[in-house]
Amino acid sequence: MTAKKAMTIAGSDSGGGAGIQADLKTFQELGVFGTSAITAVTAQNTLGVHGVYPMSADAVEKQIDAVIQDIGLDALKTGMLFSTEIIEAVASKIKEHNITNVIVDPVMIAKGGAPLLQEEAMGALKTSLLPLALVVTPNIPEAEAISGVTIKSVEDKEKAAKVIASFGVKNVLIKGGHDEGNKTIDLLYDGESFYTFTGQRIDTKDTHGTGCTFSAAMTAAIAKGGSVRVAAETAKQFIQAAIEDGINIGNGHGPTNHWAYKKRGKC
Ligand SMILES: Nc1ncnc2c1ncn2[C@@H]1O[C@H](COP(=O)(O)OP(=O)(O)OP(=O)(O)O)[C@@H](O)[C@H]1O
Ligand SMILES: Cc1ncc(COP(=O)(O)O)c(N)n1
Repeated sequence: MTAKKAMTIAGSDSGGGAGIQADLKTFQELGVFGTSAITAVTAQNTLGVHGVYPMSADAVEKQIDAVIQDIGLDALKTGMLFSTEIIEAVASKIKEHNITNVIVDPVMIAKGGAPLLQEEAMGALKTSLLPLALVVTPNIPEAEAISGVTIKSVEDKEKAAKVIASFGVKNVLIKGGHDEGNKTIDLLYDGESFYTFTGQRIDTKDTHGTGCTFSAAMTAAIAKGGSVRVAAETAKQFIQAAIEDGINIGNGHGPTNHWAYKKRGKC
């Protein structure tokens, strides 16, 4: 049989809830073969980040080349990229290999507050990576940091999405996990129209890695040939199931349940 392939370029989370680990589990659950390039090793559990050990830009480039030269890919996502050097290395590989299905999750700060992107790397994210992306999936604080727009309403999300699109990214999906109220409203802007994907907010502390899981689910759906809108719908259902069927691991912000979606017979 043949398989669709997705690659994640992200940090390792030893606790298994976010980063590379969340991405690969999500790819697997959605029936896509997953490969990876690790940008940093984090010593991390549900209570927080205890250490960050970045890889060299050269090591990241070699991992990307090794995968592409032999295995190939149908879609690629980025997560924690940590530094300007790593962002520039990833951007130059995307260009060199002419990759168009690029999903950028602009990971900045871990749930517990640890920085996963150096402050000075924000410029490279905006000017080198966003113009190469098919989709960018910021949460509300990330969308505020990229756009400079304070977000308190759906209208604010629309305004921020337009500013983010002006950096050259084709689709902007602002996630609503940080919304106030009992709904989570994810907003997609494709350069012309706005689409919303609304979920019931689940009252739980176990939301570690929701953003990674969401963008990985979008990446898998795009690798399988889905449109960005179909991918957003799939990702919303995947994360809703994963949070709803929580698995209660660890003493802090626990991971979500990556196998809940398949267990519900969704794929
Ligand atoms: N408590 C919740 N109940 C239902 N859906 C949620 C909840 N929290 C987040 N989501 C959904 O999960 C997805 C990820 O959104 P979120 O804004 O949490 O990303 P994030 O902050 O980048 O996540 P993380 O930093 O934990 O990886 C979105 O579809 C969002 O609507
Ligand atoms: C390696 C890595 N990548 C991403 C996140 C973001 O996830 P969260 O905001 O849930 O901490 C993380 N904690 N660790």
